[in-house]
Amino acid sequence: MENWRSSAHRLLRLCSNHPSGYRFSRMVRKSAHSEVLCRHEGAFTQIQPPILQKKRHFELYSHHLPLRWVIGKTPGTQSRYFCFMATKIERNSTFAQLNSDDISYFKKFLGEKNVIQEEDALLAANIDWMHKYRGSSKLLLQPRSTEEVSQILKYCNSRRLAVVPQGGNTGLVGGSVPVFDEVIVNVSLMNNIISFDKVSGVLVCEAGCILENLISFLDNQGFIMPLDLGAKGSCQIGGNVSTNAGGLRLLRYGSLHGNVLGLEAVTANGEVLDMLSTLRKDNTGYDLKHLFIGSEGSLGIVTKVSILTPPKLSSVNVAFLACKDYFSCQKLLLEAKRKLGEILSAFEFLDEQSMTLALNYLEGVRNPLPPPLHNFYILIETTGSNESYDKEKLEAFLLGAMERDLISDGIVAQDIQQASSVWRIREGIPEALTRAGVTYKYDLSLPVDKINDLVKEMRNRLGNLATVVAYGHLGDGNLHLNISASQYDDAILAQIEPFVYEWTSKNQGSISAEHGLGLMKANKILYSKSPLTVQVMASIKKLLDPNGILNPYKVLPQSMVA
Ligand SMILES: O=C(O)CC[C@@H](O)C(=O)O
Ligand SMILES: [Zn+2]
Repeated sequence: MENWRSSAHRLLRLCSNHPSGYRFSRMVRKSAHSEVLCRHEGAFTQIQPPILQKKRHFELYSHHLPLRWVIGKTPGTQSRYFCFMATKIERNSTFAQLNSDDISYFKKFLGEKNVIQEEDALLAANIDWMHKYRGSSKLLLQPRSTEEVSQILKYCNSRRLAVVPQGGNTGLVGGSVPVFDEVIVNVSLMNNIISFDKVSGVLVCEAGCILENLISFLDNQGFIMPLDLGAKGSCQIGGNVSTNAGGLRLLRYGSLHGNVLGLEAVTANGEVLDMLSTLRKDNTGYDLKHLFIGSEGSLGIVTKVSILTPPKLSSVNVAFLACKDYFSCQKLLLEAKRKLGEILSAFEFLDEQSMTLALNYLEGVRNPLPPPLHNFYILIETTGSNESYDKEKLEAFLLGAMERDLISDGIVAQDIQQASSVWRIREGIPEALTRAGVTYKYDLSLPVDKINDLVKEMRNRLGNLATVVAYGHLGDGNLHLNISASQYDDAILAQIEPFVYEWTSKNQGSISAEHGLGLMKANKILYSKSPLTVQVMASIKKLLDPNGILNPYKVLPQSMVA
């Protein structure tokens, strides 16, 4: 057995070689725990994910968290390991610590029940949807109006209390949960629809409206949201706008930069920026709302949104097709754009591994196509106003594709149930992944002809270490590259990063197509943006949030804004 000192040095080496740049906290060698560790076990190489199988430990172990410590226990023994690690992210020491006067102040104007300190409620708000990121906030505030958001931020700014804005907490990059002890400001109670104008199709609502509720409200009015995504049952429009969520209809209706006509946002010092225009055209200088769309709560808290909604079209068709290779998928996309033109509303793809996951982990899901499994599946949706015209167009397109051997099999949904069960396969993959184990998630924008090259390279690099699952919005060039494994493992991560970012950058892609940068990719922004662009972004951040209290540690590298 090694003595504790040489073991500590070995751990030091292990951590400093860590691909994510973790380093051994200096405190370790001085701390009582490290002595316990070193004396007790010595074999540091065992401080690896296999010993961290228990959920309690597993949650603490993350490649992206500012890991403070890990306790491991060898299964079947009483041996305990204590390992202290630190990442490059450290709590910004200029931020104040919450005290009892702060709590009393918030209670005075928000009321007792909207100042939440109960452990269970806090736990849910501290952990993200994937259970990958976990903060340690001691306070969750639930404002009911813009004025209350303004009062909260004014106070937090003057006290230097850091804040994380939160909506449905469905983000996938750690953007909606605290990193340390930030105060969580959740806008869920601000969920009123303010107005809807049928002539212009403009909907004005508060930030906490759940996307699915907006979809049903509009459905009753004969309109639809230009945005639809798998998380619609929980995600909120304020979060959608703040992350510039993409989703399933972007191909047809474009991004939120095009559909959001105006918004209201509260800046870090509590000022209310009224940009809530409902106009299609307004060329009076800089269009500041675009700064807030996709800024992930780092510039202000979005409180109201005005959005242009298209009329509901009566004829919707969904086809689910199989392709033998990726080349056929590409050709099919080109053909769909040419032949279906303006009625094409979605062109999604999933590979065999995605289908296998959906079949294995989603209740009630079945493959509408007979075995064997195919290499790729394409989901095509058309939306139009003339049923027979749309059907004819779709049939002609499918016939042409079959003649050219672009599709090997396929079905066209005969009713709404069939259409939604096909959509369930595609939309359910993220959920299936969480049930299958742990996932390394990458949300990439790439030239369509490059997408499968990356997937193949990834499979070569990983071999049997993990399963590469590829799906996404092929029509928008958006690949969701998911690496599924039974547990997080440095050997896997070393094969993925920085390779995946370098490859994407080299091939003129973006390291975030639609999920944002959050905590996960704040330090990776330079793979997709030039240094000068990032500097300008940091200057804007400093202008609007000079104390850096809004969603700290996210979006931009800490060193540029702290
Ligand atoms: O989990 C993912 O990687 C993607 C989630 C979402 O953007 C989707 O398109 O289903
Ligand atoms: Zn997506």
